[in-house]
Amino acid sequence: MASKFFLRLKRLQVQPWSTWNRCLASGAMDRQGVTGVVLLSCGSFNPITNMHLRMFELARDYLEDTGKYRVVKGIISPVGDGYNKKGLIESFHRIRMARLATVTSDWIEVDGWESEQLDWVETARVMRHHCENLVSAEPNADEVDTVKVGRKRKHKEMDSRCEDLCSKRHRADCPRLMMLCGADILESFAVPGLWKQEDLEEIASHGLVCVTRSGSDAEAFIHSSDLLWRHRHDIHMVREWVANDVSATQMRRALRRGQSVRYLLPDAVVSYIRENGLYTAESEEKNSGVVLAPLEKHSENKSSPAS
Ligand SMILES: Nc1ncnc2c1ncn2[C@@H]1O[C@H](COP(=O)(O)OP(=O)(O)OP(=O)(O)O)[C@@H](O)[C@H]1O
Ligand SMILES: NC(=O)c1ccc[n+]([C@@H]2O[C@H](COP(=O)(O)O)[C@@H](O)[C@H]2O)c1
Ligand SMILES: [Zn+2]
Repeated sequence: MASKFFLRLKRLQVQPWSTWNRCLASGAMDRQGVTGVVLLSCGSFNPITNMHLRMFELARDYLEDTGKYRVVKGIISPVGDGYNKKGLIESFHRIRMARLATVTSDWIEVDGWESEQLDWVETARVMRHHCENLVSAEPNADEVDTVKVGRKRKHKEMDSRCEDLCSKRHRADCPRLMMLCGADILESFAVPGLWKQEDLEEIASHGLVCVTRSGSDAEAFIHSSDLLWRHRHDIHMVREWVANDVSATQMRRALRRGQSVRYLLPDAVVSYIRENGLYTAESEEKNSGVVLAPLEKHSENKSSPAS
């Protein structure tokens, strides 16, 4: 039974004693009203910047300071090449840079599942995948009663919404998965054809942690959106007091102009970019004129954006 548990941890590349101890602790602390949380951030990470890493630290400090949450893990999920965003270099390189950037973190990891899929995957589906991983990696999974096993099997069989399973039934003994993003992503919810209404409902019901970003007014946006307003208690706004407007777009611009990006990206990432000759005028033209995958995929879907 114990070996099965460790095999499962190994498959998930989870560190048993660092991460799961925190997770188990959060389970124990649940009786005191503390919920374990796993933060998932989806994006291009083209390339990963110090601000992406800061976003995780800010979110953990914020959530834990409430006294209600214990953040047990952070997951970076770089988008697949099929996203078709202009200037998006191969996920092989983006994943390797993200792994180099997180070597020094004992709680943030990089997950390649999303980028390994043949086509671009909706963020709600990525959340569902990680939610399933969390449920099946429960430390006491072998000891659950048959009702729970039945529920789990049902969940495995259905390719449908999982907010019930993850945010209600399992909250006591399974960490809660929350999406971590910058305010610009929240605002993108209103772009026609970009997000499906039901996906936004699903993401918001998991819980969202949103870090402020200059140029975006997330609070005003939540106020203006009926959908987000309904979920306002599950949306955590994290104020970044040390303003840091680093963006990957600015990094790519500086790199193709031969300017230094040192201290804005982790040193190991700067070296990797230099060694592999990444981010050139040519790579920035990649996918030029190609429609972004979600717009393409949802073009015939008439569902309205967050309103
Ligand atoms: N400076 C920042 N402040 C707050 N959030 C950020 C910041 N930079 C990136 N993020 C967030 O990190 C996640 C991944 O973002 P992404 O990979 O698109 O980086 P980016 O810097 O916005 O890149 P690009 O300029 O290519 O769009 C998103 O949720 C984004 O909002
Ligand atoms: N409908 C959707 O699920 C949807 C739409 C647009 C972007 N996204 C995701 O948001 C992230 C945005 O990243 P960028 O800001 O780098 O474009 C990506 O991970 C992308 O897959 C999801
Ligand atoms: Zn972005």
